[in-house]
Amino acid sequence: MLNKLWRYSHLGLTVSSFLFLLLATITGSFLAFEPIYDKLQPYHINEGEDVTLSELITNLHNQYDEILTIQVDKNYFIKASVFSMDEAGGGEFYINPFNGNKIADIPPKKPFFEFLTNFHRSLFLKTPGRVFVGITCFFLFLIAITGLGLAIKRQGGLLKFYSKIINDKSIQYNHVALGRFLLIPIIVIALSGTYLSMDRFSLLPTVKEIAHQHTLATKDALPFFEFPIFKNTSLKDIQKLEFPFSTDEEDFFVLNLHDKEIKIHQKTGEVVETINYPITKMIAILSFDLHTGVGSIFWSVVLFISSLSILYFLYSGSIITFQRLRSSISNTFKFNQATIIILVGSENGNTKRLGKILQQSLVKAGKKVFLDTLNNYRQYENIDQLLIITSTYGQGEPPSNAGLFLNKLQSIKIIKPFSCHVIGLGSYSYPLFCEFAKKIYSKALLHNDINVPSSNPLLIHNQNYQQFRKWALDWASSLKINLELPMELATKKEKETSFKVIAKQNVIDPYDETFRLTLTTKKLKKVIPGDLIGFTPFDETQERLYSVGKCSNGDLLLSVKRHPSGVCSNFLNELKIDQEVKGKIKKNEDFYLPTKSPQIVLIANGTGIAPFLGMIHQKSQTPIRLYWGTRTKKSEELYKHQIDKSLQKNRLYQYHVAYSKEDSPYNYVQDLILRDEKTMATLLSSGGTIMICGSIIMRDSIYTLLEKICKKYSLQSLEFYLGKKQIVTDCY
Ligand SMILES: Cc1cc2nc3c(=O)[nH]c(=O)nc-3n(C[C@H](O)[C@H](O)[C@H](O)COP(=O)(O)O)c2cc1C
Repeated sequence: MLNKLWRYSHLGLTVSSFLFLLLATITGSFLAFEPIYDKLQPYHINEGEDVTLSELITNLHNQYDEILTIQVDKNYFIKASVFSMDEAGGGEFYINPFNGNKIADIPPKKPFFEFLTNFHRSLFLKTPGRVFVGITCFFLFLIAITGLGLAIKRQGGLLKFYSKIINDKSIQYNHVALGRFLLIPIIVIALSGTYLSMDRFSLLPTVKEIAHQHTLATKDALPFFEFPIFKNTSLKDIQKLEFPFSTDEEDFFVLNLHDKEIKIHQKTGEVVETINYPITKMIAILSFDLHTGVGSIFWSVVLFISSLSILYFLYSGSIITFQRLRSSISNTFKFNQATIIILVGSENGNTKRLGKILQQSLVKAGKKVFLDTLNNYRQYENIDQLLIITSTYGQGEPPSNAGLFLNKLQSIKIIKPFSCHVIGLGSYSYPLFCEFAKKIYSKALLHNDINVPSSNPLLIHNQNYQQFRKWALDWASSLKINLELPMELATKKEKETSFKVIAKQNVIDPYDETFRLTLTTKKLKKVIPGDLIGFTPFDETQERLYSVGKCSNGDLLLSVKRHPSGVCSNFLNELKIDQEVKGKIKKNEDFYLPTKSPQIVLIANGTGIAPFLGMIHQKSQTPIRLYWGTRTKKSEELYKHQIDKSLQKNRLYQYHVAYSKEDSPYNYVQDLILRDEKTMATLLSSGGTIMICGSIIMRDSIYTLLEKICKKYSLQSLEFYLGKKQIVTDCY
């Protein structure tokens, strides 16, 4: 509930201030350059050197007849207003404090920055504009705070705020990953801007300046450059010094330091009065410095990056909102009319979208369907079928609209028994794959009034629509529902690349058939071992992805297991030499050979060896050990030549193979890993990398093994190495 409130506030505030925020941010990002431009002017005091007020006054006094004011700005540029009988000598200009010489005239404010400043402050709408900008700034503060709250929730708590985020290439990832670093400066910008607006409209409580009246111990008159206070005050401590107007003793020197104003007797140099600035004024000065970046190139750059990031957040936030709206729920039937209830658990809308597609198709097929979120589970009077589609977040936790479901399932009395199907959406990148769907499934199993088919739960990786579609069609036909689902989800069209077959080698043993396909393309350089190529056979909609390796001459290499009824493996198997085939190259940066790892272990079973065959040809100084589980010595022959060559050339440091269908001491690649557990432990503790490619079953049992090895050798947890990308996988 709180999460929802937080999210809607974040969204509502952004929508209501969108236009002003956009304009103020664009102008603000340009304005961040003004302090940098100013700071780069050559009028400053040399770093590390400083001058006392008395030395400066002496220098000026030697050159000019009268001094009116001295000012030190945020860049430590010294301005003096002086008078001289000599006509060319007087005026207001920048001076060199070491000799009192004029350095340059004070340039007028650049018209470009002047224009931007006015636009930024009031959007040229005068006072109403200033009010709008002030409110927008306050909204930005609230948006940043609610955003921070949502990011903390997404990360699983404040302590985990800066822990690793798995890059699922989604726009949400960018939104959160960037937000973690830039929300703090954005909050500073927003708070300081709000404070300045409040100050401008006198909305701050008026705190009186505290004045100290000093009793004078009338001393002898001194030349003013001999005053002790001028001798003891350096230029870096002051903002301004005003000289007395007249020789009247009631006219004082007025010295503005950073935190107080001091009045000084013009004859004796005694302090007549000290006025401490009120806290509100001190905060206003700090807010101005923080909001404008004046005096600091570093802070100006931070302001510039933060302003640009606000533009990006507006963009990414709009896309996220659009994705969520696209999947907002509406129903034709009421919950107590429907026979089919679809409940979804979805954080970012992908799961909801599948629920919606299914709902619409079922309504078209004449069914009474009700779609809702898992949190709204209740008693359904006419229910026959309950379809639960849910994603998983964090450490196997429910998405935000599903957290109440398990308790409700236990506590709400079922008035009509029903069948329940559980579909989980998740990602293999997370150790607890589809965990929440699994939890629901096991809780539903315990219920007497719920019939859960044994085929459950269906677990889907990376929102694979085809898998979902196939399940839905099978389920519908088992209930004699004539369901029609779209062949594909509307997505961006990816570019196809043409590949030419240049060699093909098959190995048929009594157990299965695998083949090695060598391809070439004009875009060879674009493909890096570990990337994927997606092929869609003619008359098919389902794309099948293959990990690519490379031969020593740079040609592409696919290793494919032919399934007797596999559409894509047979399609590829039927390709002839010189035939062209279209495919889509998919970048898979997370599965590239690491460049900075001290040691690398490659673990594969079956056709999972393909990307590794490319990697062992890549130039790398790191010792690479390859562990492979295959069926027979015959199937090994397909790649043996290439592996032997890499061993000879020292590209490959070690090669270990296990045969599952031969009389061999090691039948599975897992046996080899167990044998070499010490190597694995040393590799992990020294920052090395383990790459796994092949079947999910093999990957999971390697995970279990590695978990045991980590415990036995007192290393960090498996999650730790997964999080640090010391263990990376590409499994199917
Ligand atoms: C922060 C975050 C945490 C995730 N945690 C898991 C997880 O623990 N297990 C899992 O299988 N998938 C996990 N996923 C993947 C999502 O469940 C998956 O992308 C799902 O399709 C998202 O569906 P939705 O858009 O409907 O929320 C996570 C995704 C994100 C962004």
